[in-house]
Amino acid sequence: MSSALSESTESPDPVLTAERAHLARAADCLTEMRAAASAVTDAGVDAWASERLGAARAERLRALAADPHVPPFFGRTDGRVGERTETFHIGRRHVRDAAGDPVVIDWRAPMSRPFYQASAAEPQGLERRRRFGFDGGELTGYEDELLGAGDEHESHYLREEIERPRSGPMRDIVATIQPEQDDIVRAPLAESICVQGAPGTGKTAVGLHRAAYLLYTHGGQLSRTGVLVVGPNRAFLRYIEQVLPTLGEVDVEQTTVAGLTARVPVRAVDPPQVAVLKGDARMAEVLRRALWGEIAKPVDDVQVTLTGRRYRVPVERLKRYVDDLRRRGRTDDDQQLLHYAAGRERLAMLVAEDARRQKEAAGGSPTDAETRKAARTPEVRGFCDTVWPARDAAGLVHALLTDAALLRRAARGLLDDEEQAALRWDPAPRSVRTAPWSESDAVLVDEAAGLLERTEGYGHVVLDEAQDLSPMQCRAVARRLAAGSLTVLGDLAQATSPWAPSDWRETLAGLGRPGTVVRPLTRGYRVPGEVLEYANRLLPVIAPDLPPATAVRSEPGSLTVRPVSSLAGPLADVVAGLAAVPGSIGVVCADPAVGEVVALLAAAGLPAVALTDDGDAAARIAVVPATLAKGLEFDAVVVVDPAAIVAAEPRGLHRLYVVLTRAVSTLVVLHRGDLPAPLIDDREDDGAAVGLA
Ligand SMILES: Nc1ncnc2c1ncn2[C@@H]1O[C@H](COP(=O)(O)OP(=O)(O)OP(=O)(O)O)[C@@H](O)[C@H]1O
Repeated sequence: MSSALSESTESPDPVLTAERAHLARAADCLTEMRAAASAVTDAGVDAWASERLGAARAERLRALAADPHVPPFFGRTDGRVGERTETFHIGRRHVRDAAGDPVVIDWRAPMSRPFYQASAAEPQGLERRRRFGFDGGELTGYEDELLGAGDEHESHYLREEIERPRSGPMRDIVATIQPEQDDIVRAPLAESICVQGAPGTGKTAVGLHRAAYLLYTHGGQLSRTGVLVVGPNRAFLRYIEQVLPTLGEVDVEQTTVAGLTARVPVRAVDPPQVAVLKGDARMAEVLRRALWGEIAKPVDDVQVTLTGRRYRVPVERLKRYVDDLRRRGRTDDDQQLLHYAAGRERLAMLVAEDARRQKEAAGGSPTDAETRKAARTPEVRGFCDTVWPARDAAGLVHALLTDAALLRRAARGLLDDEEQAALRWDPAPRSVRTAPWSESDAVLVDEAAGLLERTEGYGHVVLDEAQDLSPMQCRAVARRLAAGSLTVLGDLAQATSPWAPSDWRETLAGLGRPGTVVRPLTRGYRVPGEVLEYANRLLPVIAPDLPPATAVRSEPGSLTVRPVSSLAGPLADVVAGLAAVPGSIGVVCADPAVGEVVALLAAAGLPAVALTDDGDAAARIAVVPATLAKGLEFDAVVVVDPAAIVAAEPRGLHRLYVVLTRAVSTLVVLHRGDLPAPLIDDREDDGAAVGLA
């Protein structure tokens, strides 16, 4: 290996000098590209560009491209092509010179792939892989692997990148994507993938980079259909929301399942067993029956007025029309599938067309417009209102949860009496507007909306923390997929919801992609080995079938487990000590303890702020309710009273596993009572702080 990890002051390294010159050239070319783009803008194309991109987004793209702290490249490959060596500098976006020749290659381009994948065993044509180190925007060092000569080693920059203190939202990993991650990032668009990944293996990062890769590679197709990223809560979205924009992708919708299904105002929380029931896939069939099962049999002929004359459509034919349409509401063939609202329109047209045929048989020739007008006459509308009544999604769910007879008809053979009773609102709300809608109800309303009308689908959906989704939530995501593909990310060991699956098949079937291959990720980048080993003690109890993660880093001293008799002094001391060095700090406790912990820190003069799910960014010292910790990470984590976290909910040990795996550099566990059984260590002495190395 040859490298200059930091520059010596005496003799400037000629490699560094040359690379800095290339950096300066790339920066100049970028400036020219921007100037050319704004010249085009000045020439009046801006209206078009702004209309296409949205003025704010176009502005944001320009600002990002101009960020001096984002160097134009981070790596380089030298490969042999015949007699000559071909060199590519790899960066976040393509940079070309005035003649149009490439100066930097986009990391997503096929030519960049060997940078991520080549090894000494399979150099993929590379003689050398070079990685660069930066301080701010300045190039300060590099390291080389001479792959052709068998030299391959773990990058020093990987560790440096992981350990760089966090001060805000999640960063991209584009300079250090690892081969097993790159395989997933660059999988073909048509391929749906499920990643079962242990904590900190980079699932979220991989999912976001995959979205960016797909948008680059299939821009035309995906710009029409769009890419959707779904995360567990708004605090998480706030944490990840800058990653795609820094990769130049400002056009990806990022939301939660609650955001996708926000058709009614959520103001109530269901007891767990009711939430489980409402999230059960049987509810889809109950809703379908409640809607389609209430279509009535025609009992009389209908008189249709067409161009001033009246035609009688006999009841037998009306029955056939209704039956045919109902069948099309059941079909598995997506092309043939008829939604309820469209069925209603279609029925009116079938009746009007019957009259038209009668008129044609009598020698008339009514136009399409006249036929459509006949379908809107009061007689035909009245017939449809009786037989195929107009419905709205919230109204349907409201009816189902308040009308015992309707529920009984729809749930026959599916839900027993007890389950039906558990579903019903008691007392029954007077109107849709005042109903105590819960998150699970909102998902039911969304399902009903999907029965009424076709839901707009995306070309690709990245679904994070998918292990927590109920079958009905899975269906809500599946509806948004249409013909698109899916990247499912999750960890069964971190499943905390009451419907948590024990394997991925259930979730993947619910998502409409039962054949999806599950790919494991087990190399943990976030959590130091000492901390991961400690958390992994929970695995035999919470997920005995999953292989434990292995950490890529070891950091002796990163774990401290400390029994305390009272929290106040030790907590303030620990947090003050951690706050003395740069980096983010998360103090995680059981949800009900957040107030106490904030108050204790405030009393010690430490500016801690409780993290909430309103989407606000975490403060430097964030007090994190255990239920919001998922997906987040902090340089240092203090876990307060793990036993209380476990006791707070049925899957409390899974929650504790999430909480114990949030730290990048330091984990301190403070416990007033006993530790949960799997964590009790023979080496721990009463009253003493113990670092478990
Ligand atoms: N190849 C990489 N290079 C640099 N950092 C990486 C790499 N892979 C992952 N990381 C870092 O490791 C941390 C964990 O990544 P991420 O949050 O994507 O993991 P995860 O599998 O989603 O974790 P969890 O399931 O615990 O929430 C992040 O800080 C991420 O930037």
